[in-house]
Amino acid sequence: MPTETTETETVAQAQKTVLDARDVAKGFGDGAVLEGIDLRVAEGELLTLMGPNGVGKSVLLSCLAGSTDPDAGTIELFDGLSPTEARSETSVALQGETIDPDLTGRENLQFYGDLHPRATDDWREIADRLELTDDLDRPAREYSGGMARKLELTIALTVDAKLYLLDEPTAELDLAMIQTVHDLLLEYSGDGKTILMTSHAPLDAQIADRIAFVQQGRVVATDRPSALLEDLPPTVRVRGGMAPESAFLADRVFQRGDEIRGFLAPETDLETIEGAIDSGRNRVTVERDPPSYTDLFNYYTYVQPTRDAETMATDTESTRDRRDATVTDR
Ligand SMILES: Nc1ncnc2c1ncn2[C@@H]1O[C@H](COP(=O)(O)OP(=O)(O)OP(=O)(O)O)[C@@H](O)[C@H]1O
Repeated sequence: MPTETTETETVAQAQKTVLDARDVAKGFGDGAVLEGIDLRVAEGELLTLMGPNGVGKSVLLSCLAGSTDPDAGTIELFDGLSPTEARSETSVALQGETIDPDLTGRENLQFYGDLHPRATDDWREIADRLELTDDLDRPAREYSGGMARKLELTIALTVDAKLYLLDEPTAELDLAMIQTVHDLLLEYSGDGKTILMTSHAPLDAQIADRIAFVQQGRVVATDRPSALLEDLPPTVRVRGGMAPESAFLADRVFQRGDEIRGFLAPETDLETIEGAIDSGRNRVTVERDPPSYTDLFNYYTYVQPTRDAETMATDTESTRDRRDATVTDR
């Protein structure tokens, strides 16, 4: 079915394509992880691949980096190169797969510096900005999760590549360090570098030119963050009372501090939700609230899949009803 082309997609089409993945599938044993991934990244774009734990973001990145072979589908980088052929123009940070724990941080940097044809001396500055310099002479096995992420990122960003594939570069980092990593990535992006990173942290949405949500083995939505936010069903905030899940879209509510958030179902309104709340003596407020990136993440992770499953169940039921009616008519 032809889909409407958004403004962003039109702009992306006008730019050179750096990464083009079509119908990529990958499974392990009997379990399918990726079931038909379509993804295009334009030159100079910072695209964030988002999705919940275990959805297959790292597996996809591994396929795009040429470290894992997909079971089906095609991946083209730059002008028709396979991921393996494009290695000299690509820099990759795959979580837990890069660092040799028996080497110090510095030795790891030297090892990868010798390995990649486009390695530079920028590692000193990057390690400094990531506050890793003082730990560079410790064995990497002693590193905390956050320190390991910083070393992987330093190794990847030291390379003067055209395309960076970064697996959760902000995972396990504190807020100040996430800001530093965002600044670094925006600088690279500003210099025309193409970045594809994975994340399940809504905070990372704010630096993305586009976000692609992965769910049930496919990319289910891709657009600018602002466009995705605009397309969300109305977001509702409840304060002062327990709202029943059934009052919201897909029967899902999300607790945030002392408030409950959910999405307005088409057949309901704020008054109906208010009427369904057992408020006791509390003053209850039910109001629409501008969506946040956390709302966006919750929608594509928890609400949309339930809606899709409900639509599929309804379609199956009506097909069965039609078939039964046809049998009765005979
Ligand atoms: N080598 C492997 N053998 C078997 N299963 C694997 C292998 N690698 C990944 N998987 C499975 O593939 C699925 C997707 O894993 P993946 O690491 O890509 O998820 P993710 O989206 O990156 O999750 P997270 O956000 O937690 O990092 C998981 O169920 C995982 O157990």
